[in-house]
Amino acid sequence: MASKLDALNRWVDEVARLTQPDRIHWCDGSEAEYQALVELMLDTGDLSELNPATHPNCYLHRSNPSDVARVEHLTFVCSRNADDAGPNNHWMAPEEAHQKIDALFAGCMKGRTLYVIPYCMGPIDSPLARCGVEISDSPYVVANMRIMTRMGEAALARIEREGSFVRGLHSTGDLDPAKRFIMHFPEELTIKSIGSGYGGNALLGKKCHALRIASWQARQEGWLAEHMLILGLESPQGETHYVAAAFPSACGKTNLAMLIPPAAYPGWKVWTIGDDICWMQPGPDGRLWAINPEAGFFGVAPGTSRSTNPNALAMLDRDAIFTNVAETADQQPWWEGLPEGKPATDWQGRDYDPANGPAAHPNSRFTVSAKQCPSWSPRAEDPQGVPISAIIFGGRRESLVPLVFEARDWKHGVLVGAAMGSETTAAATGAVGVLRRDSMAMKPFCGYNFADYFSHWLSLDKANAKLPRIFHVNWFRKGANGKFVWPGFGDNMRVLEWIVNRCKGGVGAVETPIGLLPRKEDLKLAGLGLGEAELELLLEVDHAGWAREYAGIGEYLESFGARTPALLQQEHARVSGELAASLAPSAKVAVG
Ligand SMILES: Nc1nc2c(ncn2[C@@H]2O[C@H](COP(=O)(O)OP(=O)(O)OP(=O)(O)O)[C@@H](O)[C@H]2O)c(=O)[nH]1
Ligand SMILES: O=C([O-])CC(=O)C(=O)O
Ligand SMILES: [Mn+2]
Repeated sequence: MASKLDALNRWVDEVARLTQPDRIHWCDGSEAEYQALVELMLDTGDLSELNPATHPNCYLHRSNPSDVARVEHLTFVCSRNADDAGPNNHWMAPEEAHQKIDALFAGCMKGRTLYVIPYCMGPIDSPLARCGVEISDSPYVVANMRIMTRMGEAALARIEREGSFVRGLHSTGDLDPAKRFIMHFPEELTIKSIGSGYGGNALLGKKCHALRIASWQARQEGWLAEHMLILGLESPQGETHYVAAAFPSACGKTNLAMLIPPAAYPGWKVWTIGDDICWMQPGPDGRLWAINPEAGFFGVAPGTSRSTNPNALAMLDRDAIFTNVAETADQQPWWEGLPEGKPATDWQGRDYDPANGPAAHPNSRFTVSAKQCPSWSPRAEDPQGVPISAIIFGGRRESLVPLVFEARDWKHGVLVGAAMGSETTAAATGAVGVLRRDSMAMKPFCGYNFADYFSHWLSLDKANAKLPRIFHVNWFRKGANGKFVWPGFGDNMRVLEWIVNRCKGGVGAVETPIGLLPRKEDLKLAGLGLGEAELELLLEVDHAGWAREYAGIGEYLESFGARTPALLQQEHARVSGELAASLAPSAKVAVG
């Protein structure tokens, strides 16, 4: 009898013929399988054991030093039509891409095991969840996929029921940057990745499937696949509002998702639903309902401490994999920003010497099951997801951009998201600290033309829709001394409270051309030690600076050509016009 797994079996055979592995292993996702993989990696040196007394079942992986981050210049969207990938993606024709990458896959698994990794993105019984199968020759990838997704038998059973799945083929190849590609074929629901073992390049369920391929599917099917955390904010009265927030890589998603409210907020609680990816769909009630497709966290280690993110630290003392962190003399994991302990060995395994740079790689990471997070929400397993009250955009902006503002309405909010700019970080290879446009924090992850993506966002604004309000935040404003003005981390609660109060209609706001800002009296600032001048800076709207910013945003929107939605252009013209009017000599006094 024909089985819905025939296509999967045929594909595995086909890949095996091309890559010529010594063995094929179908992953069941069991604990025994995980332990066997760990043993294997301890033998090969892919992992080393951390101190079992302080960190039971925790392991350190040191990657090849040339393979420590996502590689955007080697990441391609291979749609049939180049315009469908858009200027926001690198594009290659599908035939050429297949040919190029298949040549690298030929014979690449000789002497290795081919692992078949069935996985489900999202709660296993959720109608919003989607399945995929990754084929990889990396035991490190298998171990990480088991933590990051619902991997193994249950996923395979769902694939057998549904018949459809995203195909991901991965090999570490010879880890040669000159023979490295991450290619996406959205029309074929296929991903091919070779030459890297690093997270975003190799754990194909994450950025490749759950963002690049899923965003393409989401557009066709009327939903959203976004680079967003999801949290629930519960008041002392037991009322919970769910918020999704898009910040670029290494700009604070994991930290905000696990926030612990400061002492000024007795009885408040933040629940974590997700820290990186959010799939949202309009429900019958017109609201957007969201799930986290992932089951674990692949978080940035540096800067994570008991004072900045106690929830993260609490989940990292057992059952975790650390990649490219440093080690103390007694084999505990260490990174910059951790006040306890000191590094003996750096991320490359050398004796620590400050002359060699940071002890932990700036993009060193931990992988851990979400279940270990003390703030993990029971609603994270809800197959229907959670209803979203607010969407927050944000980036790293050392100047100009205020602490928080609200968009006037949905189309203004889409413009605010499209216009987002952020200074680059170590999460991708290349220069750090360079300001670039990163629409909705999706620049590296949108699997299709940004102009069509903006249209898709605008199209959600239907008659019966009850869409979330849209906000923009910036935790990274710097003062004249070069230091961050806003304390950030737990104190971001003060901004979240204002956002939820706005959603409830409980507080007013100050109207400006760029959006609605908090009145000082509506922000709970007691105990922060912020001076009046600092607060002024955080809430300042520099009209001339914003007029220049909007001129840049205009050029950016133009760069997508005729596909740019007219509605977005009109909205841009409206805000630019208001800024210009406010700068006219007669208006200057009124703006102040
Ligand atoms: N100053 C300041 N730094 C922050 C804040 N939140 C996070 N950070 C720092 O920013 C870095 C990245 O934070 P994460 O929360 O890991 O960022 P992320 O968006 O989850 O990053 P990816 O996992 O790469 O997508 C860490 O070094 C944090 O310590 C904040 O509110 N203020
Ligand atoms: O995808 C990765 O490799 C890690 C990550 O979360 C990001 O870079 O946003
Ligand atoms: Mn993160």
